[in-house]
Amino acid sequence: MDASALWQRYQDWLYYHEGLGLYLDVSRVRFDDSFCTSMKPKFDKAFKDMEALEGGAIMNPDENRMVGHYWLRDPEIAPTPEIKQEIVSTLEKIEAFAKKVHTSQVKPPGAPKFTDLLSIGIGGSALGPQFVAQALTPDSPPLKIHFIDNTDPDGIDRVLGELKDRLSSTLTLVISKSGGTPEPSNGMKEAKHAYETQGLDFSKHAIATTGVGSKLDQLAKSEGWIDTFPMADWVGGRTSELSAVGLLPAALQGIDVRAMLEGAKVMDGATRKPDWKTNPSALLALSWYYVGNGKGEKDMVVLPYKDSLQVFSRYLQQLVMESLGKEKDLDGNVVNQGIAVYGNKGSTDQHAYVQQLRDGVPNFFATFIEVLQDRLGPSPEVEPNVTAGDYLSGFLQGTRQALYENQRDSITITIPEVTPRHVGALIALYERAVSLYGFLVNINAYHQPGVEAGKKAAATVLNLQQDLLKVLKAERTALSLEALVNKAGASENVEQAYKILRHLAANDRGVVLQGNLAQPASLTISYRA
Ligand SMILES: O=P(O)(O)OC[C@H]1O[C@H](O)[C@H](O)[C@@H](O)[C@@H]1O
Repeated sequence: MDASALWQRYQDWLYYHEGLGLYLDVSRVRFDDSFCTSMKPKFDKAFKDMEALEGGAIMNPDENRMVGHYWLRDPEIAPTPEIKQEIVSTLEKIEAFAKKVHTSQVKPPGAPKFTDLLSIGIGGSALGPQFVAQALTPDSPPLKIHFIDNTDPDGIDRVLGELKDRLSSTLTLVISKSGGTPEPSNGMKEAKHAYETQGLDFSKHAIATTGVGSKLDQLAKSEGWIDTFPMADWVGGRTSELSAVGLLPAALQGIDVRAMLEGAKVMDGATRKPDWKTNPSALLALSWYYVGNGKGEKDMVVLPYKDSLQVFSRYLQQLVMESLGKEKDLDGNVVNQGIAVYGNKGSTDQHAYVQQLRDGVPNFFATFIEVLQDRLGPSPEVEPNVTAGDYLSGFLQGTRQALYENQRDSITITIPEVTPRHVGALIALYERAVSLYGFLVNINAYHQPGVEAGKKAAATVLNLQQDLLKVLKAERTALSLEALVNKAGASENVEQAYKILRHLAANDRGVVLQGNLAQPASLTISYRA
């Protein structure tokens, strides 16, 4: 296509939302009119399905749940007065609580006010708060946020080490919808231990966001934590940023949560339209379908050209991959659906892997996120008439063009600035694109059976560890690996057993391995208390 035809295509397909000042450009995705026409029946059905979803139908059949994240920013459309009330009162409670913390009406026993916030959660209970914190935390937040999002002891030490001198004024927020996920539970126990080591009462520093009646909810109530905030059954983890999961930490950091909700509501208004040409989420879903042939054949590379949006790529990774990555469709056929997502930020990544994007295996499409405002206030010139922001803008355009010249498709989203309103809008834009795409390819985008399989397997490993330790502690002499696994009734799991023992030995847990480490089967194992 020559330059003038491309310019025409750009204008023909450009979506602009006036209220948000948001542009979506899909002109560099090479679908044609006949493809669009062929997709119409699928979209008509997807729009109907969306209507049912927003109306409160059970759209997560495996878990027998409604899918209600769209109600969070517009409680008026909630399917029952009880749900509407739940949304309204939770938001009010969050705002009132944040105010009390900011004005020291809620304060730690041994310090005049809370200065830091330690957020403990994983997956959907971490990525949204991390994304929003990086994008929107003001320069001098009322509380400085820190995250424990793993069960890595060394990682936990780093975070707790940073907080060591301010633990007495640190508020800890444990976020877990199920209230039983091992990683946040371990993080909470380690944090509690750190408080107790300093003679501090953890319960007077702790709050929780969790499902009502969950294990965590019961613990928080029985230990008399400062407060608990509910997470509804009808909100999935990866779509929970605009529930208490994301709003509470945001409010505590002094971020305007009403503006986030408003941005999402405005975007919902635009993406609810049952016409794909004027609906930005539908344009995204259409483009994803086209590039990946409806089978996720191309990966989505997300490149925000703005440091504060760096976590957006990881946030989208969970939203898209956990939602769309499914073995079976809704009719039970094996389809192995999904779209792989990765990315970091531009222009940084141009000096890392963009070489392959331009010249290597063409198994991706790019999504550029552009922010028009470089910074608040004027910029110095790095060369005559050129600022650092001009470079960033030029690099984005240049990469988009270079990719297109080599038949690599790209989408560009442009927002005027990174504000709570725009972050809310971006979240809503992608949430609905994922919903629509899920309907287009006929999968349940709201469950995650594969994750459960991994969790079950991990539980088996930990049980085996207990069995091995029991045998070793009862034995007086060293055992061969084979004898040990036989005694533990785990002869089928010798490799797992070996790896457990190697890990215990490396951490001074009493297990001693002797023999040739290069030949695991030759090892003898003993236990020293
Ligand atoms: O909030 P939680 O119940 O602790 O869950 C945290 C995360 O873990 C799970 O394994 C799921 O795959 C995620 O969707 C979820 O967000």
